Amino acid sequence: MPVEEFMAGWISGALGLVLGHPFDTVKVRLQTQTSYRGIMDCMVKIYRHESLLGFFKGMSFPLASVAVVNSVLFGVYSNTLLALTATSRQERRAQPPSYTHVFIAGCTGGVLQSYCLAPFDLIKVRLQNQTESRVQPGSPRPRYQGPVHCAATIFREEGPRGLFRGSWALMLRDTPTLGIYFVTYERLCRQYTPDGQTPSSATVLVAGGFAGIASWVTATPLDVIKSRMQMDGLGRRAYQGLLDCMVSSFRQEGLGVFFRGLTINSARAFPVNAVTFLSYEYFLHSWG
Ligand SMILES: C[N+](C)(C)CCCC[C@H](N)C(=O)O
Repeated sequence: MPVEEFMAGWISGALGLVLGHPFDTVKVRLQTQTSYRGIMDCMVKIYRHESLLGFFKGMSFPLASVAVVNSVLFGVYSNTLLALTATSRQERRAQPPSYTHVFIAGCTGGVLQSYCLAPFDLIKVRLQNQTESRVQPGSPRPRYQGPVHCAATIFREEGPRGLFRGSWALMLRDTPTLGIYFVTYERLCRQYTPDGQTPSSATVLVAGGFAGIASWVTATPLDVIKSRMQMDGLGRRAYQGLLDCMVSSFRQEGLGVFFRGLTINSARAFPVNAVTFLSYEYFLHSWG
């Protein structure tokens, strides 16, 4: 089984993650808290109250986990394509796989990565939603002191299954949308690259960026539900399950609720995925 894809997925995922984390924090806050009026208001409040550090809450853990998660995604994707089309990565430029195969391989990568991602994503969301200031002395201590403490607390208070809270929503969010992700990337690359040639860096950047946007736009409705389910373990339970969360969010806040965080998700998606794909292709290319 070719392993370069796993390695390249790992490094490229980490680079994309750091770049996108501040956007991600604003997004999670907008989706789960009602005290912000919009993107700018949220950014200003985070900065004033929690300093620049506020934007990077909950990042160390995803940084460690993106290694696993992104390498599972890209590694499984590429190896599924290999199984479906019997062409190695090097042969794929001359004999491009069909979009159906690309979609199936993307979905397969999506299912497996969402299982690895679930506990890490939960911890990230819980930490990002702590609004206590770390820099002001005398301010109340947050519930979770850090990722490890957060994991241990969830385990103690909500049981081992608590660590997988929201994982159904996460899987439903990621499976089709990662199919869309790779199909968009492949389509755009092929459209702007002469047959049989390798896409230029500019093409990879643009195709990666739009792949990220296409994937996030379609993922946002379930992203909102996922974040809410993940926060639901704290205190009194508000939702009976995924469907109940959808219905009651819709009843209380209208259709717009499913698009919360759409702008910020798209703004984050372009640079993150442009860098992810560029570095992924770069590493694979330089390793031969
Ligand atoms: C499927 N979904 C849209 C959720 C993610 C797709 C892009 C994944 C990338 N690591 C990123 O963080 O943007």
